[in-house]
Amino acid sequence: MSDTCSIARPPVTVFCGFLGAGKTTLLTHLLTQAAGRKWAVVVNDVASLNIDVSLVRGSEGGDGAGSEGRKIIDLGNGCVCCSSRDELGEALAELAATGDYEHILVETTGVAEPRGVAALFTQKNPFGRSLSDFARLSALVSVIDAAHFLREWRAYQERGHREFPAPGGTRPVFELMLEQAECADVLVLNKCDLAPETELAELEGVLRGLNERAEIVRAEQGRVDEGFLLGRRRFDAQETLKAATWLRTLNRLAPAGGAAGVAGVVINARKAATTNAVPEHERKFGIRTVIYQARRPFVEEKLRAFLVNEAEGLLRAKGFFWTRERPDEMGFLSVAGGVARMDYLNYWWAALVGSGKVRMDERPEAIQAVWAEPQGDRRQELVFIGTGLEEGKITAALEACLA
Ligand SMILES: Nc1nc2c(ncn2[C@@H]2O[C@H](COP(=O)(O)OP(=O)(O)OP(=O)(O)O)[C@@H](O)[C@H]2O)c(=O)[nH]1
Repeated sequence: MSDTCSIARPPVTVFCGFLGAGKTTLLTHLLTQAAGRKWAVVVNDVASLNIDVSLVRGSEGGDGAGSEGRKIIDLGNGCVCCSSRDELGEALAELAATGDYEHILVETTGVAEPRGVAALFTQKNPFGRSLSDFARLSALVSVIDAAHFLREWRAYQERGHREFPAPGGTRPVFELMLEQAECADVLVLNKCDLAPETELAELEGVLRGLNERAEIVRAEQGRVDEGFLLGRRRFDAQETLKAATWLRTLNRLAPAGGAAGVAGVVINARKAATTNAVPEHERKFGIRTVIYQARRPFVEEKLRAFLVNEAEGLLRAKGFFWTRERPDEMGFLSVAGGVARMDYLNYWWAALVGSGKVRMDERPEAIQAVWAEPQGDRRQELVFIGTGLEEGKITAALEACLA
């Protein structure tokens, strides 16, 4: 790739959103407002037949190459946040190098994770380069199919119990939909014509509960004003990537649990992580955040049974856990509506110290801050977000799961 230092870095707005949410419709609508503007559009599709490109080009009324100073690039087969990342890099570098474009719009595949796309801009590759050498990420926009989102959320409520997908299977659709809402600067609530006002208001409350920072805009047929969407930079590596309520909540937890050092439940207080003001989404729609912290291991089967049958109204749960059965491994919990996943992806530092693999003085500061003898960093730290969650009930049920 050429030397990029002298090249102006054009802003890039990235459109994510689940399959069929209306990304292409939104993009084609934006292009109708592009008279006299110098935009380039990069379209990425998982299917080998790139239908979206033809649709976007169709909206241009030509072959899309250079009409009114605009250019449309087809990234072809593969997803930008995984297999096609280099192609996106090359496309952006090439577009930036021309100096011709004032804004670049990227439509990702429906299965792209916004966090993964943002990482292309924020993290350097082994050669010390990132997409931000060529362009500036202006905003992550997630397009949400209002009706589909509500259907997915209700499907589990009607089923009345939660499921665990088979290990190694495909990722639950709803989990991806939640992640696309959690890591975004703007949420476009599309297909509002298909849902009544009461449901739209409920959905806005749910989305606020997941991501308080994002701006929410309603749309039909992707009709959003280009000035609103593209007019200012919203992406902030710190703020956007940490916008998810569960992550903000975990990050805000003081290392008080570490200081206590006693067996059993240390604290269960949303007051520890939030201000006294009750957020609007909680007041209006009953979306609540409950934190659970403890310094004793769970019995895995009990935790699993809790997740299957209890915590009615639970929309999202994330965090890490410690079990009696696998005491050395750090467990990660992810609940998205009716699907729960419990994975062990890492070791506790206490286990590594105990086995002599690392020394006490090698523990990072963050781990030292939560360290408490005799458990070390082993602990429960879980965030639950949902409608009508009763903190006392959740706490009592989880305490009953402890060994
Ligand atoms: N009723 C209704 N249909 C819409 C709306 N927006 C888009 N659609 C339709 O929804 C379907 C999917 O829209 P697309 O814009 O292709 O969605 P996408 O997110 O680009 O889809 P993928 O590329 O498959 O991920 C199309 O048939 C659109 O015409 C809307 O606001 N209301």
